[in-house]
Amino acid sequence: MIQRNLDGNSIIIRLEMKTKTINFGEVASAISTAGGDIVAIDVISTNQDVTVRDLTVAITDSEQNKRIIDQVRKLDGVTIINVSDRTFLLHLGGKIEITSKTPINNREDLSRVYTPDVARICTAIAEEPHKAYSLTIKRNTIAVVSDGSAVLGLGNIGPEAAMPVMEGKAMLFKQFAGVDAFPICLQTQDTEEIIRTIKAISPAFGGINLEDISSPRCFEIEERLNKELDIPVFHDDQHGTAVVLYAGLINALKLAGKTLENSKIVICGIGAAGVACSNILLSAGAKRLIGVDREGALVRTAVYDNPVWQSYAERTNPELEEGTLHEVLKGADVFIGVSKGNLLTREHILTMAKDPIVFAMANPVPEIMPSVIEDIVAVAATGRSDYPNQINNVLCFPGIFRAALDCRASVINEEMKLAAATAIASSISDEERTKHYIIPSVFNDRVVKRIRESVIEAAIQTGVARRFPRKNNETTS
Ligand SMILES: NC(=O)C1=CN([C@@H]2O[C@H](COP(=O)(O)OP(=O)(O)OC[C@H]3O[C@@H](n4cnc5c(N)ncnc54)[C@H](O)[C@@H]3O)[C@@H](O)[C@H]2O)C=CC1
Ligand SMILES: CC(=O)C(=O)O
Ligand SMILES: [Mg+2]
Repeated sequence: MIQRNLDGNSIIIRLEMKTKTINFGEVASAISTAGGDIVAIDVISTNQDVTVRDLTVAITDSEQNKRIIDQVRKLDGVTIINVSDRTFLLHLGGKIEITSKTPINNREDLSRVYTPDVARICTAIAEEPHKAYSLTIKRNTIAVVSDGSAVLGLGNIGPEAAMPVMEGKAMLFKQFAGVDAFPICLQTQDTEEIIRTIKAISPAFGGINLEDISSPRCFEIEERLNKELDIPVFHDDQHGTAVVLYAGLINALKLAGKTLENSKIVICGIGAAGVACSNILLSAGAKRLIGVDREGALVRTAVYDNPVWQSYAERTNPELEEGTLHEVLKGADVFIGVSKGNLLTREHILTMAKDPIVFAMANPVPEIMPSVIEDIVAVAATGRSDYPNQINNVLCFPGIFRAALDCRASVINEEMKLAAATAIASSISDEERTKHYIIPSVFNDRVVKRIRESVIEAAIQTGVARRFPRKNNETTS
């Protein structure tokens, strides 16, 4: 039997019943006794001896699921073949596919899309390489590249296991911004090999979105690729996260009546996301910022093997606070978690300053659940889709790449990131802003448009745009 990790509120049990030993009523009764509610029955196959059925059973939690399976397993003449849930079913065969823009119905079509006519297109591009933008998928296509080394908060789970996240990112690019994205997971975690591989595949793409590559390798990979390629390379976990975090914090501070300059901000997890979130806040004016990792607060009097941490410590923690996360959190106005789930309790949050802001952004399990602290904070946010105030890079990466592709930006620079953050924050008006609404929903279709306009403007102002799109997406060049 394949037993999978179950979530969602219904499961599908595929079972084989020996028809001479047991009847379906006994199975239904066992499920009902265990608290399950059968909402659909499908007969998959049947013969004189056995029947295979799929039973869809509504459940309330994973404990109940276990009880149901245990009850069914006890029945004589029943074998459970598989238990699945809606999430697993949705992933069967992957989540995306390639479709053609034009059908091939006859020999003439065939000659055009393929040989011999396609050769004229190839020759045109060979003579003028920039035509790859107009005559291939390059202008609307990016690669989402991971090495599987820091997948969500799951850690180094490898390239195959990273694929569902990268497919998901590709879906989000398409749905929210019309960008075609290829998930590419590499069988190497060697910095030089990753750089070489991405450079080698780059001709097909108008941009590279690096995803879930662990720190500190991610910093060098992104920096080198941005120098060596003429298309934008953007590490989403760094900059996508930082942009959305800053946008959310602008609104949360307003609500709590605090300022960035005066707030004591503790960031936990000084990896890819933590370093970039810190950088954007420092450049926006934060002064009292303290970074904390596994060993406690980063402080400039210490010596770190990781050069990124050394430089980080030089620029932060002006009062040289030392100690564990729980120690430095005392009196803090803002907590930003981009580390690991379940690091904090309600008691820890009670030691923070009055009206604290808690952004617990580790995925899939946040540093603390908002439900535990709802009544004692000014604002709580997570990276999850199932709570209000989702601070997640999904609000940024579709729109920022839409803009970068449309204006054919050579890079995504700091000005473009700040423009994206301001566009997101200003999507919520003063009247609309509440404790549960500091950041727009990803389903708010004005957000991508606002990001696109602001980011294109910033790209033009900073001289990195190589094309000048009109507002309605047409171009003048
Ligand atoms: N909400 C969002 O949009 C995003 C959330 N994240 C989440 O943030 C977390 C970190 O992601 P990355 O920065 O990409 O990974 P990373 O691997 O680059 O950095 C994680 C850092 O957290 C530190 N850490 C781990 N356990 C810790 C502990 N108990 N106490 C203090 N520090 C600890 C690690 O030492 C490391 O420096 C993940 O859970 C990820 O899902 C990351 C990107 C976006
Ligand atoms: C959201 C995201 O990119 C992450 O958790 O890694
Ligand atoms: Mg990520």
